[in-house]
Amino acid sequence: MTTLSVAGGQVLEPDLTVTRADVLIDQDSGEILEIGPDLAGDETLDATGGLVTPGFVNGHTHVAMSLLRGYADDKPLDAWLQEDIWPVEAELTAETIRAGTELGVLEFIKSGTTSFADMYFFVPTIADVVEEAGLRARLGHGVISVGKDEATVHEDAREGLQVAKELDGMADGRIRTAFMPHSLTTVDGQYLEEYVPKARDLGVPIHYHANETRDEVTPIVDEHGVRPLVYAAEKGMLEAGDFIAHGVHVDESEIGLLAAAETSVIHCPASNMKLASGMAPVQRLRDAGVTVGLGTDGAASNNDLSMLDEARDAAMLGKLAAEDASAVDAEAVVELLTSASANAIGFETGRLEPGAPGDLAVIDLEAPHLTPAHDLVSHLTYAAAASDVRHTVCDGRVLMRDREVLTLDEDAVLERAGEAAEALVTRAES
Ligand SMILES: CSC[C@H]1O[C@@H](n2cnc3c(O)ncnc32)[C@H](O)[C@@H]1O
Ligand SMILES: [Zn+2]
Repeated sequence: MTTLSVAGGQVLEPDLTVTRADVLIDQDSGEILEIGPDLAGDETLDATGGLVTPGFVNGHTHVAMSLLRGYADDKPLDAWLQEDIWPVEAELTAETIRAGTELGVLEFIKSGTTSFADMYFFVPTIADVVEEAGLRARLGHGVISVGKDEATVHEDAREGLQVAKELDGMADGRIRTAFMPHSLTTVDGQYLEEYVPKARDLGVPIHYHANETRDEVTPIVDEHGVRPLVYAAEKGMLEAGDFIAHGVHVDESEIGLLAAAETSVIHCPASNMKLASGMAPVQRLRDAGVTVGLGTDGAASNNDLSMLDEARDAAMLGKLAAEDASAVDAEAVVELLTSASANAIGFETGRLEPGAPGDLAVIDLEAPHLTPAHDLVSHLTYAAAASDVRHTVCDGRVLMRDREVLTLDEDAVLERAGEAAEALVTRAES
């Protein structure tokens, strides 16, 4: 057995207390063996002066959209997708996706994110990059029917199933999959009825955008006479282990449905603010027993992939939505950032304890904006930044040591991403 000791730091325990301890990880199984004083390993990662936290879990993103960061800002969702994003995405190639995914996962590693859920295109390419970079991910092919003929939609949905079946368990089990229809308004009901049961046969969860904007709720109510999540339940898309992105415009009955079904919500506060989609009722969802995770959404609607930024946004927006300064407090946000997000996307990560996956980040506390250290949970939520992450470890493997990313060539990734983004936009605009 080869072991890694993350030594000398303060460890964030699952009950959110902080203890001075080392973390010993079995690098063969990737699991945490022990947390306690003076644990020597074959390899040591110096965490002195740092907070050892579970690796952050980004519950909803489109990682390759990193190439569209800053391409189209300051528009609402529908106009943004239809006028800017979808025309460019029509020009994506596997090579573009590789460059965008490398850029996105580089940002993840540098900001302490070790696992994520992703809905996009060219998923086998995304999976290859995730495997090489050493991260953990739940991946799915985004299925859309609007604007497509019937044969093309069937092809798209079959690709969704194929990806869910064939990539599940890749990268020594670090890659899991889901069936991912884009949303309740962009995939016609007939396709949901045909393909959701097939996804159930594969045993994978269903993930989709839901109740993101008011404009997404109204057509479902008008056309089907029920709230979107009632419609989702009718289509078999509201079951334990499923997770929706956004859940901004949910009423009390839908919150009850989510809780009863054990379907989780991934809150994406930055995207919701930037697209002016609305304020998700995070405190009410949590009070009702719904598991709420946290996600960045894509970099084109954020415009970064830092989960620490997202944490601060979640706290601020959660208070504003509830008109209550005690709502979505620091402890709640750290859960969203770690264990709750992991639970939502069906991973065992997000907690540091023996037997859990060895996924962690070390946050450097020796900085003016993190001084004094009255409360490290408060610091994680309100004050820490991506640039404070010193080391990142996933599955017991060191992905970043002293801010040097070991699994990707940072300069080459940046160069390829710049070139790919420029070529993509040129293709789309010519
Ligand atoms: C079919 S793959 C995923 C699809 O979703 C688009 N997208 C990015 N951000 C959002 C969002 O906030 N709501 C809905 N759809 C979004 C992305 O551009 C891809 O086309
Ligand atoms: Zn999204």
